[in-house]
Amino acid sequence: MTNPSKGMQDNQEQLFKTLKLYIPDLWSAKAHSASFQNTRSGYLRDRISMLAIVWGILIILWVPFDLIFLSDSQGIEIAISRVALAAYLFTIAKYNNRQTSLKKAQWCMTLMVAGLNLFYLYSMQVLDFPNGNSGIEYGYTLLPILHVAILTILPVTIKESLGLLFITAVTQLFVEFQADRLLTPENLADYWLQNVLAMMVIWSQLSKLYMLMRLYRQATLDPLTGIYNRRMLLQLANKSISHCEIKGQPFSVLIFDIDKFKRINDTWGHGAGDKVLRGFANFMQSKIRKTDLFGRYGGEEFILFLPRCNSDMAEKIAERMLRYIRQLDLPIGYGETKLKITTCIGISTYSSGDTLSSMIERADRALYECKDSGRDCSRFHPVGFRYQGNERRKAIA
Ligand SMILES: Nc1nc2c(ncn2[C@@H]2O[C@H](COP(=O)(O)OP(=O)(O)OP(=O)(O)O)[C@@H](O)[C@H]2O)c(=O)[nH]1
Repeated sequence: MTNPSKGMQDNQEQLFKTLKLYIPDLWSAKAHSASFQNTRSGYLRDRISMLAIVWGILIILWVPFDLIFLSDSQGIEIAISRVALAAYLFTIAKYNNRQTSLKKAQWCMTLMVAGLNLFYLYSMQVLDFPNGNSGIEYGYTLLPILHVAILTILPVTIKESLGLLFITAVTQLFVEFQADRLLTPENLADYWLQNVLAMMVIWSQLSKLYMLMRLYRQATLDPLTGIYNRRMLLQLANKSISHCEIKGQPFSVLIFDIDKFKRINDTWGHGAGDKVLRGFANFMQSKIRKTDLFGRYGGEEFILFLPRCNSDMAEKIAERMLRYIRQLDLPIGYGETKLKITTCIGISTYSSGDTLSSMIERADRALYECKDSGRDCSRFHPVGFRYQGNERRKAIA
């Protein structure tokens, strides 16, 4: 029989964990990993460009109405500013398409919202800050509502969202003040509506961001340990190696394999084995630099990529890691029982003409030399070195 209160407690714990994981991510882009920032900036870029183009076209389509319904001089002035706004939005779309960084996408987004608000401000000035809530001018006073509504399309963080809404709110309050209708009952009703709309917009934006993050996590992280999965690890390593190659910096690879791991599974069960893998991954993450890349290569094998690290440094790091790992006590979920583990570490370092695949292959052979030498040690294999012991397999990178 399952215990319902235990089930509820598990659910609460799960919810608490999810909130703890996602709230910082939903609040600010600073909490995001560099690779997620990169993915989101691509996603944002596409939407900003599309929005700027669609809005640019829609804004021009309204020109005949300006000319028909407004007085001659007002109609012409607003029509010209519409064309200018459309040109500005098309320029943003073009510039934004060429950018890759998240910062630039955020700038384009801010410039777009600022442009829309400037247009609103200018239209109100041309219309002499209309005071009534009827007549053709009333349609123009609704622009901020439209500006808020179009933001639903963007998967932005709470901080970014509040920034964009702030620009719109300040512009609108300034206009209301100029029109001498800051606190009229009609306006208070409008503010109320806009706040409800703004909340729905933030909700929708956060749902998009949350979904994007979930899918990204599922596609790039190993579900058991929460560190990079093999695909993501190799993708990031490839980028990092090209970067080091261009800058003439060294690059090293360390493959870790937990010794006699099968015995842990056979003795304590797979659940305990999983806890050991999780504990090991957490521990390793606490020991590496921000620029290092660590992930699960498969089973009980993990890889640490070390940009800007030559063979001497890599060997020293491997020896230090071996020492740390020997001191580790990993809980396995059976009361106070904790297990000790040891690892083998195969090392290789980039040489001209190397590929990620060839480096991993050398590190993998070095790893198997460790296995043949009694385990709990590290080995470095330079280019051209051929280990004569048991050949096991070719690493496929
Ligand atoms: N619990 C658990 N076990 C896994 C997981 N992935 C792979 N394994 C197990 O890891 C074990 C690896 O066994 P081997 O390849 O023989 O390696 P080993 O026992 O560490 O032996 P050496 O590497 O030679 O020291 C197998 O029993 C796999 O079933 C996992 O996600 N969770």
